[in-house]
Amino acid sequence: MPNKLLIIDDDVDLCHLLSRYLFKKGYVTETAFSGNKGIAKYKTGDFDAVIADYRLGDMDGIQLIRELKQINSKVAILIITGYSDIRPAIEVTRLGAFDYIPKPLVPEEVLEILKKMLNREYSGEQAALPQNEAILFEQDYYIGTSDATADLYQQVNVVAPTNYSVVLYGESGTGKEVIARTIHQNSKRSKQPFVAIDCGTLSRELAGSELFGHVKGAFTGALQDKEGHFEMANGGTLFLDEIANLSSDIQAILLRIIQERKFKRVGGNREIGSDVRIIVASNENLKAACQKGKFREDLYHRLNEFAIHLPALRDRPDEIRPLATFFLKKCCEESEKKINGFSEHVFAAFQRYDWPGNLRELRNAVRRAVLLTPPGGTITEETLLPEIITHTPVPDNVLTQDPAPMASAVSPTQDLLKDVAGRAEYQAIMNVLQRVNFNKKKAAEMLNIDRKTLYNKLKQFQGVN
Ligand SMILES: Nc1ncnc2c1ncn2[C@@H]1O[C@H](COP(=O)(O)OP(=O)(O)OP(=O)(O)O)[C@@H](O)[C@H]1O
Repeated sequence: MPNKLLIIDDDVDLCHLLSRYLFKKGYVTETAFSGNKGIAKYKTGDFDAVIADYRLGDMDGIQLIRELKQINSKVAILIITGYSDIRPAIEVTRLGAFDYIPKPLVPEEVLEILKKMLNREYSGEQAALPQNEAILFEQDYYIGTSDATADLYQQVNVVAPTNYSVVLYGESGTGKEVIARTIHQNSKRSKQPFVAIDCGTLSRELAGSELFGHVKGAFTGALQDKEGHFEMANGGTLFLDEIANLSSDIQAILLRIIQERKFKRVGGNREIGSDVRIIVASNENLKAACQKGKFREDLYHRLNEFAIHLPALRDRPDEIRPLATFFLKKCCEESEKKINGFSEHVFAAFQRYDWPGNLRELRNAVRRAVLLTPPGGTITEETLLPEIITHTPVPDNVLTQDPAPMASAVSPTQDLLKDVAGRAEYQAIMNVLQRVNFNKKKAAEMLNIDRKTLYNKLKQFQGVN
């Protein structure tokens, strides 16, 4: 049976183009041109996945994900974003979107991510790794050599063999789930399941049933008994991502389970024993959440037997290059394509950029660059998103600078204007280049400039940044 997809985009042309492309690739597609129409359609059809634009006329991607999750907590969603929406897009992966794809769209990229999403039988949470996948585990992730990483893995090695609960702190995409899996793999529980659930995507009504299961008839729609994540993880490790999002009643049940090592399914009377190691992650400080009354202090102390802070990618700049090379190798294997490596300009841009989406964003940037680079070629700046190329780091001294000399200096303002104009020009050139698949001759024709001018402008821009 072909997979059935719902494409939601208020850009009718793009919706049709994508629909036709995916239809040719063997999918059944339906389209909707607004968020509300998409939601209505989703209710009536049995869709395997949704591809939606982040900006819809009547709502944004965050609202769309929330509403689709209310209908089906396991909905598989891929979000398309404009480049200025990358930061909110990073947010949507935390809310439960499988991934985001930046515009301009590269159809092969959509197809590749879509296949991954469907192959994984995406279920709104990460299922336990199959046993044979566990053997590949070591090669699947990069273990760095910087001081920050050495320190991180030293902590992992210390805590993994124990039964301690662990709190992982770190920005989105820093690898909290990867570290949770690593702890599990290196514990006595490694042959038992690792079950991950993102508490940020659980609706208030369904959280209890998802975590603890329910019995038939417990509430409207509970048509049969259902196992919750605690039962699935029995004997193994349960990873609760974005723990601070759990409501106070669920926090109270969680505390009781940790204390008594047993629980009941929603609506059930039978007590079920629970032998689960709990690892949680949060990108807000749980102690501060306790002080704000958002998180139970007694639960915090139970969970906080060991805390690990994952550094942001921008704080370990010496690992950007080896990580990019690691992702390049992985992407080439996946797409069965040979690429020679990165140009030094690309590494320089990677080094300047601040990577708000951390490792996930770097992996996505490399994957896109691989798709846009011809086989046997070298990855150049033209394959990067403008945001990465144009990013100008804020100098450390800006905030501490004396305001008087700042105000009286003329050149910073002039430079800024020059930069804005330069960026707009560069953006226009990039858009055309992408449209013509980086054929510079055609791009120059479309821009009505000669080829030499185009080369000079690209070079000049590289110099400015
Ligand atoms: N050490 C690593 N080597 C290679 N890839 C990694 C590593 N750590 C993380 N990644 C990749 O980065 C992406 C984000 O990782 P992960 O989901 O663990 O981050 P996270 O901090 O849990 O993110 P979020 O807070 O958004 O849930 C994943 O695609 C993962 O495969």
